[in-house]
Amino acid sequence: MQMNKVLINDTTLRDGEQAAGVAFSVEEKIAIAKFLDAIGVDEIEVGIPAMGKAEQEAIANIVKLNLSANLLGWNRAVISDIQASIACGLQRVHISIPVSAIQIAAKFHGQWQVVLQKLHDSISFAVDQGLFVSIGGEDSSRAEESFLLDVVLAAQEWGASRFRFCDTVGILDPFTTHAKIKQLVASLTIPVEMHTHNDFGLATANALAGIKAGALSVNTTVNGLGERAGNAALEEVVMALKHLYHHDLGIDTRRLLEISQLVVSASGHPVPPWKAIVGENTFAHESGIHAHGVLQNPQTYEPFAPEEVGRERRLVVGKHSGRHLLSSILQQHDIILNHEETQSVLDAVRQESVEKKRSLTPQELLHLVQTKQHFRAC
Ligand SMILES: CC(=O)SCCNC(=O)CCNC(=O)[C@H](O)C(C)(C)COP(=O)(O)OP(=O)(O)OC[C@H]1O[C@@H](n2cnc3c(N)ncnc32)[C@H](O)[C@@H]1OP(=O)(O)O
Ligand SMILES: O=C(O)CCC(=O)C(=O)O
Repeated sequence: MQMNKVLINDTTLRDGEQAAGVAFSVEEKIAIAKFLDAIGVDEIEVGIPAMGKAEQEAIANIVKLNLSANLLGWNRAVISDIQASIACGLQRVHISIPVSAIQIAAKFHGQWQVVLQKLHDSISFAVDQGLFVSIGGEDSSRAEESFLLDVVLAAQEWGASRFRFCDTVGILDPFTTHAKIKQLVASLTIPVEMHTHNDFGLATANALAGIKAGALSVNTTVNGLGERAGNAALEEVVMALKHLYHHDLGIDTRRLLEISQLVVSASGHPVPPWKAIVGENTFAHESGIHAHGVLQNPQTYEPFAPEEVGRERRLVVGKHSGRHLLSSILQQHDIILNHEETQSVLDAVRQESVEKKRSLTPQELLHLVQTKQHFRAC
């Protein structure tokens, strides 16, 4: 199936920063925006102008950079929020409104007419100001489907240019996502955007399911940073679209590791070694059978080449390693062992890895071989 061009609307600077304990400085926000733009991200949700002066200063400074990416400010359905976005120089606003019964009950005493009125007034105000208006259905995944459709059709009628479907608490699976988005896309003339959360580890899968069902843009965050368990990760969505759906978004993927590290440093939150695409272990091979395969042909245990995302392959010796890897590493140091010696070193590697609770550095391995040879000589 031919896929329409999908746009990335990255929200590291908005939902990413909403991760508990994360607070970017103005300089960090600017650096992240510049980097996202430099690697070819289409649109950046730069923040929430209603938050106050510092946020407005950061956003206004990003606007002044004249980046190629479109810039979007996040707003409640509140006119003063939109005025704050305008004051920052933004020409695109996102207006969010809760659409599920549970949210409307908690925030608007169940008065859905009030919700619709606020949405109407804020869209009309923004459209009158000549702004591009995206609207977001907060908690769309738990909304009653016919109510959700009524709200979005009304928003479309009032001048909204895009609808963001939010799986706010991450409760969808890819099959349900596909069904819901397919129906929505068929009922609307404006494009649908995916916003997925990772509470059950399905954010990227659900984003892809939405795209497959016809959504034309997707919210991502670098490293999947975001509220609670986070959002669909930029690096995962981009690489999955490229390799699983053969849909190249034109993003410079060789810099994905660099931007991941920038966000690690700005957020103060490291990614685990096994983090898809950018984690330290994504191209590290220790196990005997894997390393043997990789030494013959890296594609045996790698879905794509590490250089494609700015990483390098690592072969490390540890508890699970086998003879082929060990011999290959030692050969690089002009050490050739016979079968019996290799097995004896392997046994020692296993023991030392368990004691150290990690793989061994090349120096530790060489030291271990030297010690063994010394004992043999004695
Ligand atoms: C799912 C999401 O990620 S939504 C985005 C969440 N992000 C954030 O909350 C981060 C930024 N937020 C903020 O800085 C502040 O919450 C502000 C500036 C927006 C508002 O601050 P405060 O005035 O102190 O209000 P507070 O945050 O306690 O409560 C939220 C208010 O917004 C209202 N509200 C919530 N969502 C919406 C909405 N989409 N449209 C209109 N009003 C809304 C609530 O009903 C509540 O109104 P009330 O003060 O009249 O009772
Ligand atoms: O943009 C919106 O409408 C809400 C976005 C959001 O962060 C969410 O619903 O999780």
